[in-house]
Amino acid sequence: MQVATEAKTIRVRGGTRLYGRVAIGGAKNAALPAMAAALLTDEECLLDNVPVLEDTLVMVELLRWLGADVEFDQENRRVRICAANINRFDAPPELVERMRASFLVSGPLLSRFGEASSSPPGGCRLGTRPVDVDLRGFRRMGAEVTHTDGGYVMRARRLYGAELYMDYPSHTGTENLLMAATLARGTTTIVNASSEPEISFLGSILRDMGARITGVGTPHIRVHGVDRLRGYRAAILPDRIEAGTFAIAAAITDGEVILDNVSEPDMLPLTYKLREAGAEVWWNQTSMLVRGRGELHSTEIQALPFPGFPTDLQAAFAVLMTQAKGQSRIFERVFNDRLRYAAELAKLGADITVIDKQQAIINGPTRLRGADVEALDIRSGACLVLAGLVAEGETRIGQIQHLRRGYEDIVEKFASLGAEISYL
Ligand SMILES: CC(=O)N[C@H]1[C@@H](OP(=O)(O)OP(=O)(O)OC[C@H]2O[C@@H](n3ccc(=O)[nH]c3=O)[C@H](O)[C@@H]2O)O[C@H](CO)[C@@H](O)[C@@H]1O
Ligand SMILES: C=C(OP(=O)(O)O)C(=O)O
Repeated sequence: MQVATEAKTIRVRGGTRLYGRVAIGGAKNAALPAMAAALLTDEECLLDNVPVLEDTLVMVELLRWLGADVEFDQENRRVRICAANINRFDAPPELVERMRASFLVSGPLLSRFGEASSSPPGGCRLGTRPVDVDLRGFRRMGAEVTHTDGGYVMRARRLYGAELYMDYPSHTGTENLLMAATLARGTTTIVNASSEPEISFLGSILRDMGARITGVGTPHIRVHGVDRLRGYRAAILPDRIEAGTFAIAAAITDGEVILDNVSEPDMLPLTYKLREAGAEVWWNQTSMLVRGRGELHSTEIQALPFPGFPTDLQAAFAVLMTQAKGQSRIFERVFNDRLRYAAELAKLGADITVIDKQQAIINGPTRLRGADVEALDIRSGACLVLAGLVAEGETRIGQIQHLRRGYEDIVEKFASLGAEISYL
């Protein structure tokens, strides 16, 4: 199974105002934990609105490797998983190295079967990305965790409820510990938990499965372990990062775009900043209209855990800042090396200076000029596509396999809004 195109480069010719409607897909970062949660039960689980991406396909492969029966009906965006016959507990390094969320099978495997092993997970290169929050939590719940040459081996006859304090509200760490706690004996509290919308979504799925959970979506989660969980049926929530990417594109091209299937509360941090920068944002239930109004103003963003500004949109917003009048500032407070894309943006003529790897100053507006650049990870790839949309002439973005991990049909969707964009 593979995502449609094998192209390695995207070509964009800038200067077109985007106009029209685009349907936003299901969120990658909600689909992956939801799929991992199916390991907690021997009953069938059914997910709709699953985006067809490299990462969801890797998760399908990983679940199958472990012995799950998985069908991905890509045309209907539907995944069916039955983990009744799991026969191994080792996540293979060649899959684990391809995405961070692969580590999310550890919590469910450990909790249901008492055993899991994995190499350190891959994913975008954004700086230090340990899994110590997860490992410390498993240990506190009674697991023996050993470090081997290949990674981590986790074992427990049974997990026990515990008081867990997270030094940092890790997103996938919270998801792993939440899933592990559902089948533990006794009560687990997770303090300083991540409250990203994808965690609330996972919580609602786990509750449908029969888990006894309160407080998801807040920094204090409480889980009363149960002996057994049942199957679930759910539709993946809209991808706020894909939606944000198209919203920013509308604002920077002086366009007018309606995004369908979007969740307003999840978009609030971006909505505030778009309006502050001078774009118009209107809501009609689950549709969001974004209109550029000619001049954009300089702003400051601080990438922080939700409800702070999402780090996954930090690079995309930097493009808006190159088009805004005055000096803008970015503080990246989630990852310690997520501004590497600045060098690629500079190749297009952006006036961007990085200080201490976590701050950037951008002066604008700058007339960007097309050039050959490379995606370094998923979101820097999207940032370069956006830059290409406003750059004079042709921009060629290489290494687009990163984009395929997180954006379904990005070229087709931008083309449907009038952009001159194609695969090369
Ligand atoms: C698959 C998925 O959902 N990925 C998302 C997830 O990544 P991910 O779950 O990896 O992000 P985390 O919240 O874990 O990491 C954020 C910060 O926490 C630190 N940290 C993390 C774990 C740990 O054990 N110790 C520790 O110190 C990291 O070094 C990093 O600086 O959340 C990020 C922040 O919203 C998003 O950018 C990613 O798109
Ligand atoms: C950082 C991301 O993914 P991952 O955590 O898998 O690297 C992302 O989706 O932007």
